[in-house]
Amino acid sequence: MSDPILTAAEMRAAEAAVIAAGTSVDTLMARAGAAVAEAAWRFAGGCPTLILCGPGNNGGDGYVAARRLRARGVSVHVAAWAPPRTDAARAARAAWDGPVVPLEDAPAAPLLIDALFGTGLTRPLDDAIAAPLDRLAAGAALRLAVDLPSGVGSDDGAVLGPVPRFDLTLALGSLKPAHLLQPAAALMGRVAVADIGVPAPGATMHRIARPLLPEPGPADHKYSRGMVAVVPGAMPGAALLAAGAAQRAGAGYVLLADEGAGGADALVRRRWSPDLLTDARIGAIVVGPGLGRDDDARARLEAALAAGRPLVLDADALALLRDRLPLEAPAVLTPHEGEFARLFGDMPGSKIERARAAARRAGAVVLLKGADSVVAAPDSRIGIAPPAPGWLASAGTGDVLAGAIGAMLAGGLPPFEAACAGLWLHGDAARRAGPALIADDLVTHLAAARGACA
Ligand SMILES: NC(=O)C1=CN([C@@H]2O[C@H](COP(=O)(O)OP(=O)(O)OC[C@H]3O[C@@H](n4cnc5c(N)ncnc54)[C@H](O)[C@@H]3O)[C@@H](O)[C@H]2O)[C@@H](O)CC1
Ligand SMILES: [K+]
Repeated sequence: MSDPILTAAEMRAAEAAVIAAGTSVDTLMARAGAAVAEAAWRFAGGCPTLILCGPGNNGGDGYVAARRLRARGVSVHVAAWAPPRTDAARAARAAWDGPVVPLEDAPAAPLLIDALFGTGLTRPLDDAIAAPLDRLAAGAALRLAVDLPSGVGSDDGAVLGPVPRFDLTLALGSLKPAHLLQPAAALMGRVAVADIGVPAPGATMHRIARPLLPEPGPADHKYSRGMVAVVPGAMPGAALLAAGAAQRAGAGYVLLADEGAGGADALVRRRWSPDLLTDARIGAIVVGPGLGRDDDARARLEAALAAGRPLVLDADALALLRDRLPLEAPAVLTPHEGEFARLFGDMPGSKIERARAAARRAGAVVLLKGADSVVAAPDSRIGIAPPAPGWLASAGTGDVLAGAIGAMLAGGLPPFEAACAGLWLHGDAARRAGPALIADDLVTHLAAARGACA
């Protein structure tokens, strides 16, 4: 885990703590505006710039940036939608001695900096704001958003009306959920975080970073590296993918509880019996990929639940789990949106809030998959994955994820950390596999992804 993610309210509280400790809002705004100017300078090389300023502190950052850029010799125009309404923004406006034109009169420039609204946005943009923003974005060669593109919901990643695409978004102080949640995240271009001296010590949400995983040492043997048991069912290919992924993600011993053919020679295959799962050396059981939903599938799931070992529950297992929550064994559930809705019903709130509520109800870690996968623990911790390649949207990639998480659990990580680590490995393997990947390629590339975690 590395970069904290704060809601708008948490950001305000972090800001208030810094202010209470003696730093003024004006100082924070000066740092934010300087960071915007520096990013614009590096990103656009001092080309003519138009800065759009809103009425709040986001606009205040824009006025500071205008002054800083002009001091570097950049041709800067400023357009405002409304006069500043906070003391700090008023002071920043007063310190800008160039002209300020109304938003609708602004001429386009090669670099557009959007400092209209940040975390204080409370409703969709009026057409009187959205239309000029759209026109000026279309007339620019490069677009930079201050903190957030104006018009996105900071806490839930919603896009409240038409919002142009940006090339760079400079998050101020900390990431906000919208920097990672869709559909907002797709509009932001590259996301960078500016340190403005507002720490977030108690953050419960983080962007998932490359995990640090131990290399096998001289005392290790196949069982100490982690034994994963994969429980197959009606569709053997899915279980094979999960088993292969567990192997390539670094498990020392992978048992596929089925006598059939296929898989690597190193995969141990045994005829299914519930007794297979009582082996005390098993560090994780993966059940669900290709399981089916008939009585036999249900019996296999029950055997897995009864084994008392850490579990990864995916796919068909999730369809059979409704009456079995909360779970007793440590577990990671990996639903996509459809499986999530079937298991937990129609929950209100953002993806983060839904995953959190589901984790509490399940008494287990819930990894809600998608282009913006969210991992939630029952104790409210949240991990959000960095954007993963869209090529992952193909058959079998979820089975690979389940297997990778199984390897992490068997390697000794607790469920939340295992889910985050498995998700990171999965995304990294996808980046390595490249365009038009298939799930089998992911399995192959997991080994290099795992190697990058030492
Ligand atoms: N949190 C921090 O530590 C810091 C925050 N700063 C900046 O301050 C921003 C937050 O400032 P504010 O809380 O003043 O909020 P904003 O500047 O995002 O906007 C709030 C203002 O916009 C109005 N408004 C909201 N939605 C609107 C809509 N759809 N149409 C028209 N008007 C609307 C509100 O009534 C209010 O006047 C951050 O995004 C960041 O850019 C920086 O200045 C410095 C440090
Ligand atoms: K903005």
